[in-house]
Amino acid sequence: MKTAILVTGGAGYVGSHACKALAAAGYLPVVLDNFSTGHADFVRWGPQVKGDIADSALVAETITRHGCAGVMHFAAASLVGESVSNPGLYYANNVGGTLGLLEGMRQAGCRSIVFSSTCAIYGDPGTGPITEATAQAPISPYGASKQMVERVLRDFHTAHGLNSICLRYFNACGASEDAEIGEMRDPETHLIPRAMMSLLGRIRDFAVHGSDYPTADGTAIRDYIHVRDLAQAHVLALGALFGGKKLGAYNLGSGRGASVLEVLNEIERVTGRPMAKVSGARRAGDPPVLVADGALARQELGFTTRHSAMSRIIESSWRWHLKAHGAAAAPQAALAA
Ligand SMILES: O=c1ccn([C@@H]2O[C@H](COP(=O)(O)OP(=O)(O)O[C@H]3O[C@H](CO)[C@H](O)[C@H](O)[C@H]3O)[C@@H](O)[C@H]2O)c(=O)[nH]1
Repeated sequence: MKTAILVTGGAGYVGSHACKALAAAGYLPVVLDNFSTGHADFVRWGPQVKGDIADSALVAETITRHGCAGVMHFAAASLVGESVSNPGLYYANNVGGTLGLLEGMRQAGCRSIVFSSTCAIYGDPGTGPITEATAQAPISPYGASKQMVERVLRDFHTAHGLNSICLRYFNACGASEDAEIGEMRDPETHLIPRAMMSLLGRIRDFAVHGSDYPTADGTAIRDYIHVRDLAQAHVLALGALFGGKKLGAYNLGSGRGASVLEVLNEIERVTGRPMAKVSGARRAGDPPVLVADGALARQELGFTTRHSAMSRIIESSWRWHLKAHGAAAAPQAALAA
């Protein structure tokens, strides 16, 4: 019989890719999702339960019914800008909701969790590669909420013997090779999907957020990691917990920075379509440079990126967007008129 794993937020972007990777590794992913932002048709590799992570009784019952040996926890509100305007939502969902989940795990006797954390816990740490020891100073309620959960997990380890690994993602992007699942949000705020939606005539207001950063071309630099690599890191982290690891926190990035203009140039090359690179104002809360030092995940989890070359990210993402939006697309030129 396959080992069942509870996947909160398994109907979302990273969560659904983790389910696909879990299934490929021989596990049975059991999705718990309230479908506030997730998609029912992204749940393809195991059963789904509709409900909230804050509902400890439901969590305990689901873990017990399916015999879940561990948890991957993705369910969260995850937009930096929205967290600044609506912090209560972020602390309630991300911190309060997680407390409900952990209580349910305790009731059911489940002791292993892989937590979806973020590089936003570091705030604006300067231009060098970010290690796990880099000082944490989140500048958004989103980052602060994730940092708080990391602290909660350490305290639950001390008090209750709960074992956890926190995975601090840099910029998740790309889609499954078969274009089965990919990025689909409403509203969409992320660079690559917005650029592609603009090419497909789905949005009219695409702009480069800031061209006056202290970088070589003036645009912000990020570390883009393919969602398939992220998903694989979760499977490795789960295996480490099952192998006896008790606590850990790892940066997950490609270790390479790309500026907004470099990403847009690659999109033009892959799609063969010119982008209108309109310059806009900086977006509040965006630091100039965020690039991971991935050495610790490599040493301790055996994690290396295999799909995170920018060309592969853009190719897979474009296939997904053509499938998701292409048929209904209006030519960009018509919209510009
Ligand atoms: O239409 C757009 C959208 C984005 N950008 C720029 O592109 C870069 C990447 O932006 P994304 O929105 O794609 O990603 P973020 O770096 O803002 O977000 C990522 O990093 C955050 C922490 O900083 C959180 O972890 C978040 O969940 C994660 O997606 C930024 O410089 C942004 O300003 C544009 O120029 N135009």
